Amino acid sequence: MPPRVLTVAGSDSGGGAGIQADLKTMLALGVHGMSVITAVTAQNSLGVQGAWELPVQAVRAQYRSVVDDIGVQAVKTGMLASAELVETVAELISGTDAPVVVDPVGVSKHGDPLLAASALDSVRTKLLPAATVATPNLDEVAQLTGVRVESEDDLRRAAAAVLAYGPRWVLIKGGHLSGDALDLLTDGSCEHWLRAPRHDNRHTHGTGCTLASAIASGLAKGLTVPEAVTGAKEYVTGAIAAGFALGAGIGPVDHAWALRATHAG
Ligand SMILES: Nc1ncnc2c1ncn2[C@@H]1O[C@H](COP(=O)(O)OP(=O)(O)O)[C@@H](O)[C@H]1O
Ligand SMILES: Cc1ncc(COP(=O)(O)O)c(N)n1
Repeated sequence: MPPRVLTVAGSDSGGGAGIQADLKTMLALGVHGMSVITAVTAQNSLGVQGAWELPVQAVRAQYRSVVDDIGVQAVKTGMLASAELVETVAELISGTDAPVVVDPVGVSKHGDPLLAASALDSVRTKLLPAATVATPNLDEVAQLTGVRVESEDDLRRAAAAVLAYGPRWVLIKGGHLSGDALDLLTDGSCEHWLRAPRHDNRHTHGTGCTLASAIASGLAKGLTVPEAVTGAKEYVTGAIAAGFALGAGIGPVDHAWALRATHAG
């Protein structure tokens, strides 16, 4: 019986990010993936052409269907679109014993908004306190805390500012800096620096979703937070290295990179 992992996120019609990235990551990492869809986007390698939120009742019903019968060993949240959906999801996940990875998705790689500005306060005060691990990128850190990260030293200040909202751990993703792809994981008492070579690859659509889902998959398998994040960083780094040019813009990472290596062998 594989561990069960639930993603609560938006659909990306292009298949590179959102629910689609989450379920592919979960399959590649050997867990049973399940989904609560919060919004549907019309999206491709060039940008987000449209987005439609689901009604709150539809989100609640999907969540209850999964949790009441099948059960979850970890939850991951992604695009939540509005204050109403952020508050609903925060309430739902506050009632679970399973670890929760919160990826506070704000804008897409193309700069298209995936969260209403009016929802930021609910993310700070309702969603982040319910997180076992929060995984903001540098734009989301700036939006949520006002801290602008321009150097590796700033990552510590950013982490402290996010931890003040109450997640147990924070992983600040330095993917948008130059130089090595350096992330900082901390719970306020210990620090883990995760460094990987930067791949000169524009096909990075879905990196954040993939990383957060890989962390949730590791937690569902019973790994500690530092172990799950270390494994997830290795998985996303391999997926970025194997990213491919789909469409005319930013292509997806390759979720199946490790499976391809196994099959080729
Ligand atoms: N070009 C790259 N080469 C290697 N790792 C990268 C690259 N871009 C991002 N990463 C890593 O991918 C993960 C996701 O980070 P990021 O792209 O900043 O998230 P998001 O998709 O939320 O913007 C992080 O571990 C980051 O360090
Ligand atoms: C539905 C959905 N969820 C999340 C992202 C963020 O992914 P990225 O930062 O790689 O664009 C996205 N583009 N679409």
